[in-house]
Amino acid sequence: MSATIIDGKQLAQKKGEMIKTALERLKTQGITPGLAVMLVGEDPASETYVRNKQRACERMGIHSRLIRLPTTATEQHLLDHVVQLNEDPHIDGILVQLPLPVHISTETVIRAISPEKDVDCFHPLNVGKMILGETGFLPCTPHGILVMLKEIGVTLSGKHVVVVGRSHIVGKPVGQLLLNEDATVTYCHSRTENLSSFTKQADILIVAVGRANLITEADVKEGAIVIDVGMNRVNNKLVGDVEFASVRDKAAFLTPVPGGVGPMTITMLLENTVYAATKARAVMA
Ligand SMILES: Nc1nc2c(c(=O)[nH]1)N[C@@H](CN(C=O)c1ccc(C(=O)N[C@@H](CCC(=O)O)C(=O)O)cc1)CN2
Repeated sequence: MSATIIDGKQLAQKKGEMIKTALERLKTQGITPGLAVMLVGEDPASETYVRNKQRACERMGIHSRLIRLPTTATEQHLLDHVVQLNEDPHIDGILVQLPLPVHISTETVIRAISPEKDVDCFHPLNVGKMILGETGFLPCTPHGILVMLKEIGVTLSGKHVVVVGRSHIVGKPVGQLLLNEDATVTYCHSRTENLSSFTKQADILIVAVGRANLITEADVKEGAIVIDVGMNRVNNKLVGDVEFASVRDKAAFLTPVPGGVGPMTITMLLENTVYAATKARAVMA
């Protein structure tokens, strides 16, 4: 078997067209959504992601504002900016690029963001609503994965999803989103014993741990759907957590790295920003 490769770039573009239509409708009502991105320090990967977010906003006609702070910025300095942005009527969405320097508490900063502007869906209130299946923001990367799975037409109800990784950004929330779709979800992580015995059971395997080529064809069931969220630099090349070449021959569907889940993350962020503006300004998108 040779897996069908799920093209995240193409799907992100398709979703982007739908977002553009919603934005054009908002524009006829005199509304330009605004996104504020806060970047602390000079982590090169974060710089790239933030730049890509800004470019995506520019392409779509979303107003974007970058707040750059030095690595030495204090937590209070960051919190002062968040308070200002919470009150700014031109800003509908606020995100703090992660990771933050170790002297700043990520939890404290995220809790300070107004839940109505929390376009990353990291605030505990929005995480709670997501778990309960209530209408609201959905976290960007997990939502992107859900959109990909729906795009390939897989029935999620009753499927065994195995999530490898339990991060707050991807692992935990993606399992919850799929549980809400009536999938049977198993979480594995760094302390899981005999990982392969779990991954081999997966109808849908989602890997988000940040260990290059952790999953090989020996860990995958024939015909499984494999979603690779890993992003690892090996010899200056970007590779996922899944050994692409071998798993390709066993899986039915596989996401590449780069060009898989990554591009969906930014598209779902734009969707959340449009949603925030629509709600805040009580209009129809
Ligand atoms: N506040 C947040 N911080 C972080 C998030 C997040 O969703 N919110 N996620 C990641 C980083 N991230 C977005 O911020 C992100 C990562 C990767 C991509 C992407 O498109 N990757 C490309 C490859 C890019 C490259 O060449 O380096 C791909 O996979 O094709 C987009 C967004 C952590 N922090």
